[in-house]
Amino acid sequence: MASDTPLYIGFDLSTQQLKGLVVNSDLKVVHVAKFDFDADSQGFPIKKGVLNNEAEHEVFAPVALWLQALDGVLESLRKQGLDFRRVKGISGAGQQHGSVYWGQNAESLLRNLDSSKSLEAQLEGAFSHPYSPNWQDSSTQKECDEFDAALGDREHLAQATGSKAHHRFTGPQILRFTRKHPEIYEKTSRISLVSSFLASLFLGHVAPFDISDVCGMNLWNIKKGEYDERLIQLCSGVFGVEGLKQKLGEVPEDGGLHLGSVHPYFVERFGFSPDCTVIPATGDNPATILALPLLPSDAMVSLGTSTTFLMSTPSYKPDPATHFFNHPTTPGLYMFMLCYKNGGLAREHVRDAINESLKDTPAQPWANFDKVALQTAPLGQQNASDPMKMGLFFPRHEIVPNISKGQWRFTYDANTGSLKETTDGWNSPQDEARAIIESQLLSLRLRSRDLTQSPGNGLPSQPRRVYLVGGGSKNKAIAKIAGEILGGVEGVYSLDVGDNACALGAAYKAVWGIERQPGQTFEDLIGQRWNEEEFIEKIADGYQKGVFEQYGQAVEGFEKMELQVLQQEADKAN
Ligand SMILES: Nc1ncnc2c1ncn2[C@@H]1O[C@H](COP(=O)(O)OP(=O)(O)O)[C@@H](O)[C@H]1O
Ligand SMILES: O=C(CO)[C@@H](O)[C@H](O)COP(=O)(O)O
Repeated sequence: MASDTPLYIGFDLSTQQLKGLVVNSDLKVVHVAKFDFDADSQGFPIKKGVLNNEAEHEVFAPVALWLQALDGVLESLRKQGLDFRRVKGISGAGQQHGSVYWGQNAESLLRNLDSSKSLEAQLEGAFSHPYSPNWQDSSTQKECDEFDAALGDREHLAQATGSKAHHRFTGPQILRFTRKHPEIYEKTSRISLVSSFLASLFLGHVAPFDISDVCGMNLWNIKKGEYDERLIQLCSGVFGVEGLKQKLGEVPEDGGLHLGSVHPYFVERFGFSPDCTVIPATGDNPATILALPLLPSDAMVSLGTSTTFLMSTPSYKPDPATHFFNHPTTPGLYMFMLCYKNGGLAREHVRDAINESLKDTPAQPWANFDKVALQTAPLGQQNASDPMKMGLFFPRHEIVPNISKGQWRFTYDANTGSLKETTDGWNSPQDEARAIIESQLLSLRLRSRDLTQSPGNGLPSQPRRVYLVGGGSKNKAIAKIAGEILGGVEGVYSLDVGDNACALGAAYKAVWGIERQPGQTFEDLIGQRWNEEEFIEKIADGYQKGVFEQYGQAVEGFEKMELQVLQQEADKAN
């Protein structure tokens, strides 16, 4: 390809790293750079990208860390030889729900960025608060109760905003912020989401929220397409409603909007072209569904720090147990999501326990975990008459269901429906490798079963395809078990970009934002350029008769197990 053809960058500012991925107009990846927060940052006492205040169940990240990471990723792309002059568009994705609090001097510091200095060196003082509450935070139960009550109950809140109140959602987080830091809230000029924070850096002024990511705040009325006045009123606490509205700003509807050109800082320091355009950055999950032309019958499972289950759908059927967001590019479509806090880190706990029990530190840390998971029979059943083994493994307070941290192991007899909390018959930690994968996937099957349909030929309801993305998508043992539990009549697939699907989706959003014809949808543009043979790979079988039905019985036991644990927790609290 000629060396002056356009390029597009997508950034992914997630929990544990920042990535920058460059594609050309044919959607081919030409550069990838990564800054791992724990491994590559200097001066931040973080672990897995965050800091914890256990006493108040707070989890938060230093905003300056992300500035250092952006400096690092841009430098790394420069070292790889990226010709920044060719970059015509930039978009991005941010871990969802996190909020950034800008100080009074933010606009002037952003406007006057000095290309002889790093971003970190000159923007550290742009924030009224140095930390961003993280999606793993669970400090806002009181505020969540108030949000649910504000519209009557959680059903009504879900109907209006796509979700019941959640600890991590930005509205409850801001309300708690007004109470814990009233003087800082007053001095805050604007509040960004992590996604709009990223866009703001490139624009050199505070960017608006994205139409999809704004749905992760419990403040946006999805059907009305505007902030819900009752929720804004609640969220502003003892401060004025107008003040909060100013801090939040307007929300443009078009996900491909041209927000403006990159700030001269990037032109002078890296050689970007002055006409390189910034397209709204969205949430990391909405960006992930843009990594391919996803059909409404397909499911994506993102195995990142969180585990998420994503579908693109024309139907808006909100429920307190799930999330609906505006689709990031296409009006009339929605993103359905389930999100689990105990994803990658919970699996790592079991992995480490197995390596420890074997007194082994393999070069590939997942080798023992994978081997043991695949050697274990589905649900630990040697014979069909054996009880099924199942458990819940929550090193952190879980989102679905809303249960405090802990570990529970059960056996379930599908013939009698009898469920017993017991460790009898469990060989720990070995049995837990398969059990933790099954536990996460059974929960997904339980909660997505009403959205899937029969693919015909008398087959049970299931997705057409299951796409695995995120760090865990390299794991073939997880892929095999995902196919057994979730089905997928055409199989389980991964993207050839491996764990970079989110950054890829953000880069495709930039391509669409710049190259679309008037009225052309994202699906149409990306669908025309998409090369299935080159971009995806089948990594496991999907639907397998017998085992899929066996897991169908297990879903019944799993639902009972969750209800029992929820009841036990409620009894303990009373
Ligand atoms: N081979 C593997 N098997 C299972 N999980 C893996 C493997 N490699 C990486 N992971 C998981 O991927 C997670 C990071 O995923 P990633 O999508 O990069 O994270 P995030 O976007 O949340 O920062 C880690 O927590 C790690 O547990
Ligand atoms: O809270 C959610 C979604 O609601 C999380 O999925 C965050 O968006 C963080 O994602 P990863 O860092 O795991 O990609």
